[in-house]
Amino acid sequence: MATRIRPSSKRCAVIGGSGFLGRYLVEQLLDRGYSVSVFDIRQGYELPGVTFHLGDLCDKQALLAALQGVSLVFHCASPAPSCDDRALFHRVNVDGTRNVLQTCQEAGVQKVILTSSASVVYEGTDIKDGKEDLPYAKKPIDYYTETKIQQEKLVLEACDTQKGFLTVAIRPHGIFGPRDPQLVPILVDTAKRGKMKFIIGDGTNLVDFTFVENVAHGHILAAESLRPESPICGKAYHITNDEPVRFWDFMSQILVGLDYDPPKYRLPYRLVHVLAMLLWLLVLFLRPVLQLRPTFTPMRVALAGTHHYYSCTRAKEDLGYRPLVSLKDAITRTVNSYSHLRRVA
Ligand SMILES: NC(=O)C1=CN([C@@H]2O[C@H](COP(=O)(O)OP(=O)(O)OC[C@H]3O[C@@H](n4cnc5c(N)ncnc54)[C@H](OP(=O)(O)O)[C@@H]3O)[C@@H](O)[C@H]2O)C=CC1
Ligand SMILES: CC(C)CCC[C@@H](C)[C@H]1CC[C@H]2C3=C(CC[C@]12C)[C@@]1(C)CCC(=O)[C@@H](C)[C@@H]1CC3
Repeated sequence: MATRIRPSSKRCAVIGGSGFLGRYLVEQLLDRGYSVSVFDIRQGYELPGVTFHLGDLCDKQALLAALQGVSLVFHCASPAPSCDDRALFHRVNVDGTRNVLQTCQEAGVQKVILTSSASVVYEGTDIKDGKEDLPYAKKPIDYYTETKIQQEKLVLEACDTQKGFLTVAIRPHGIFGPRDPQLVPILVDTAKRGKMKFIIGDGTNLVDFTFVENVAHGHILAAESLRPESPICGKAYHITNDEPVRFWDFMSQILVGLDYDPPKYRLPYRLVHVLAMLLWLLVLFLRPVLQLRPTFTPMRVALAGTHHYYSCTRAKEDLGYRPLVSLKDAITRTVNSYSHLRRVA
């Protein structure tokens, strides 16, 4: 049997560390003097001081090898929300997370920080200044959210102060920033296809968009506050920019910053939502003969036309969290980093 290496408090692993958020976490951890291993299905980059272990988080042996000597684990791996593959979400986010927890316990890991999502309480209707004690969504908006709920429950229920196995969940919302493969590229692509002309609703719905460096910072504060006697054990924390913004103003600022026209024609929310539902029913009806994946879905309409912003008071009080980068600076830095996506005249 292999001998277990004694965990050191400054040795950590980032599962999903090749991804968008994961890489920012790795960079901030290195700056704070941690030694970092990344476990991921792919190697996204090279950085001095980072060891990569490639494998699937559902594979116990591969994960066990990567966790030797590690006392702290950040788990931020997930299939992309857009992939729409129920079986994959369940395998990775639910069964895979169960494997992460068991393997961490076997390897002697003491702390696990999960990247959950604020969407675990969102059902497609308004959430204003939502606190962490809102109930989990009974009707999650998609498979991604359904499995993020199960994942978060597994991780928080595994917290056991007697055994010295401590867990906490961070719930970010609308992560954005340089190197994001989703938000800005999807938005620009939608604008290029001429589909960003309409504002759904009256354009006043507020939403949280959170700069990726603030999200990484929140994770590290949680890790450093997590001790057997601390009140944060087994709890969830919203991490946002603490500056809810009008959804359509945020989208317009990014678009205008990259020389695209902002959406300007208003459509009534209820009408658009009903149309999206009808289209969705048609897609379901045709599914046996025709596989369609429309851009225009009830879930997207809800995201674009409802309030969904969250209180991060609990993170401020328990973790001492404050956003490091303001929304204004975050948008400027993000827009500047995507000069390659700028509209060509
Ligand atoms: N982006 C956002 O706005 C929000 C994200 N979150 C959560 O934050 C976390 C990080 O998101 P983000 O950085 O955007 O996502 P990314 O897709 O950029 O990063 C996730 C990483 O995990 C990897 N991965 C996927 N499946 C496995 C697996 N089975 N085993 C090992 N590695 C795997 C991915 O590889 P590959 O790319 O090849 O799939 C990728 O490198 C996720 O848990 C997400 O649910 C929460 C709220 C908002
Ligand atoms: C998936 C990512 C983490 C975040 C993607 C963010 C945005 C790019 C999307 C969020 C809501 C989306 C949306 C549309 C485009 C892409 C988003 C802005 C539409 C405007 C596309 C055209 C339609 O049919 C509308 C109903 C969509 C409304 C929501």
